[in-house]
Amino acid sequence: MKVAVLGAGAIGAYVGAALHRAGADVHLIARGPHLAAMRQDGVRVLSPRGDFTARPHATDDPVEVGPADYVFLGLKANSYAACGPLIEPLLHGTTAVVAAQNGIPWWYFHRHGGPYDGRRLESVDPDGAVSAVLAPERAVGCVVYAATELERPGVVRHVEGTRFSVGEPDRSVSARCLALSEAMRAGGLKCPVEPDLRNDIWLKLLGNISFNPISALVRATMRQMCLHGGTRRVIETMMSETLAVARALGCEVGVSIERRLAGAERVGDHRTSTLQDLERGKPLELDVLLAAVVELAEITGVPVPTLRTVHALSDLLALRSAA
Ligand SMILES: NC(=O)C1=CN([C@@H]2O[C@H](COP(=O)(O)OP(=O)(O)OC[C@H]3O[C@@H](n4cnc5c(N)ncnc54)[C@H](OP(=O)(O)O)[C@@H]3O)[C@@H](O)[C@H]2O)C=CC1
Ligand SMILES: CC(C)(CO)C(=O)C(=O)O
Repeated sequence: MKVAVLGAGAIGAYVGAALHRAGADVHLIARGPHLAAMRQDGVRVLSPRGDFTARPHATDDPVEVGPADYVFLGLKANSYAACGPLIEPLLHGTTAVVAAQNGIPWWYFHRHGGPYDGRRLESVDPDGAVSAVLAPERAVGCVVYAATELERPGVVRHVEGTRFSVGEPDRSVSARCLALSEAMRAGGLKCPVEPDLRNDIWLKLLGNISFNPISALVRATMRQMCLHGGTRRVIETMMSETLAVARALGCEVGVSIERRLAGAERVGDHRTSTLQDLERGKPLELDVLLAAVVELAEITGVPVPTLRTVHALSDLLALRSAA
């Protein structure tokens, strides 16, 4: 199996290293000092499950890699629309694209069925710019429950979790999902094939839609946001509005808000990825988390006053931090 990891950062390099050590033909596409370190010393993974080093091919030139069976997309979601020249050389007729992004993916309504089938979300696929370069037919859905960070160039710290749930937009259990799952499991990861992956998308999103923007607005850790009565109530309300949108779209999240908050509190004094991006002056990946659900609320007619308020505040924050 040939796998190209486009954007082999914290999550991409981790997946690439795991697949490579199980024998897959892996090619990492990255840039800058991180690429230089991976070229020289491979990917060093530091993990509570055991440290290891893998030495897959690493490059900044997708043409050098050529067409692959799978492209694992480890770019931030706000770079998808511009990734055409990077991904084009990696595609053959049946290449599957597996995106690590949190939030609502560009393919969400592809083969969804029902009244919303085929609908495009402006917040995640503005003017169709993302689906123009990432054809929804290629998409294999993926919900990443693992957490990793780039500790320094070439060195990935695996914080917790090994689950990468995958699934087809049309809910079938396809050969391409099963083959990917087998390769991921051989690399020591969990990779269930979920017919109802959209339920997983909402489950993961409950945390990201609330903790991520609030953490950036108030510059607080997960534990601090849970322990402060005010932010805890805002987060509970955001989660409950999000659940209402999910239900309006026929999805069920089998975890209560209380359990979701207890899990988040256990993560402790972790700075969310959005807060880390803000502190590093990087673009904030909030459209696929918050703007997308506000748009879905409009489509389904679900009232989401708190999501709208936090969206307004964090949208200005994102604009100001990009300026
Ligand atoms: N890390 C995690 O625990 C989780 C991440 N995710 C999702 O996974 C995605 C990736 O996140 P994460 O791995 O943390 O982010 P990173 O920033 O660590 O990884 C993205 C990588 O892509 C590289 N990149 C960007 N543009 C190019 C380019 N033109 N050519 C080559 N390389 C490029 C970046 O390089 P540079 O740094 O130079 O920009 C970086 O190394 C996000 O959508 C995130 O939401 C989901 C769940 C968990
Ligand atoms: C820690 C967590 C779960 C916060 O929602 C996360 O996924 C992130 O930092 O992006």
